[in-house]
Amino acid sequence: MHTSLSTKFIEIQDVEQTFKTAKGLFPALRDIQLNIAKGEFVSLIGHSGCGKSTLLNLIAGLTVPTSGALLCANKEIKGPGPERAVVFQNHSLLPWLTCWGNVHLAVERVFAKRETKAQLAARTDAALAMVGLTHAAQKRPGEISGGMKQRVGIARALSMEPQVLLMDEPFGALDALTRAKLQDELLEIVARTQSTVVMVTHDVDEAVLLSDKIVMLTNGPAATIGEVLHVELARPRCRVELAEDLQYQGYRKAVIDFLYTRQGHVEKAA
Ligand SMILES: Nc1ncnc2c1ncn2[C@@H]1O[C@H](COP(=O)(O)OP(=O)(O)OP(=O)(O)O)[C@@H](O)[C@H]1O
Repeated sequence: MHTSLSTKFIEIQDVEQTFKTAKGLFPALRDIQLNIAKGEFVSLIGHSGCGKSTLLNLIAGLTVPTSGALLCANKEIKGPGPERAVVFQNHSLLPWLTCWGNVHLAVERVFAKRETKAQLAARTDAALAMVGLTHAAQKRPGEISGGMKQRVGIARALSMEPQVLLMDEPFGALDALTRAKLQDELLEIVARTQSTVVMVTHDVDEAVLLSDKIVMLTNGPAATIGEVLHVELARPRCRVELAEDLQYQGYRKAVIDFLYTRQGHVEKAA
């Protein structure tokens, strides 16, 4: 593990999460230790039900840990905040607002106190332009495709200028081609904005293509971090070139070995 200060933008220390259920206490996560550097792209991967979303929700501040601590920029994470924007799999847009309106709502929440109406509108326009959706600004979610909805979700998150972008299987519900296109767009956006990203995924290729670090979780209950893989492929990354790259294939194999050999079978991964 690295030791310099910059590697500790998000700190997860001795985190344990136990849920109260009708059948008693359920230990979801135990002994989670993880540092994430500013500007780092981290994927959380593991079999279905191991606790990936639980860990992401803890970083988002949507849940509090049973024990241990989470810090962002040296401050304890005590609840959700605009510096940690979340993109969910099902894009969670408000159906009665246009794409523009959905993004603008987030912009207002963060910047309304300090900026003029024109500045807020410019921010909204810029976020939609960043994901290539200027042409669909006045459409409602029901009038656009799944991939476009997911782009609006990403625009909404980015419009808040978050320090951290948290993504829970952001491309999970999309067809393979749309998914690839959005992954490439995300690579470009993250390179431009230097965002810190934590992304939950089931997809081995997605994890290797996008990440600096792949955090592999063991199977639950009481899941923990089994292994952290540092992906040192040069950026910008091109999926077509990487398909034949031996280093890429090595990373891919390491994740597959972890998931299928060391953590056994489970239906949903890769
Ligand atoms: N609020 C809750 N109450 C009780 N149990 C919960 C709660 N949230 C999650 N769990 C349990 O904790 C475990 C981890 O769930 P989580 O959703 O984090 O897994 P996951 O790795 O994200 O799964 P998937 O890949 O299928 O989305 C599961 O067994 C789940 O049933």
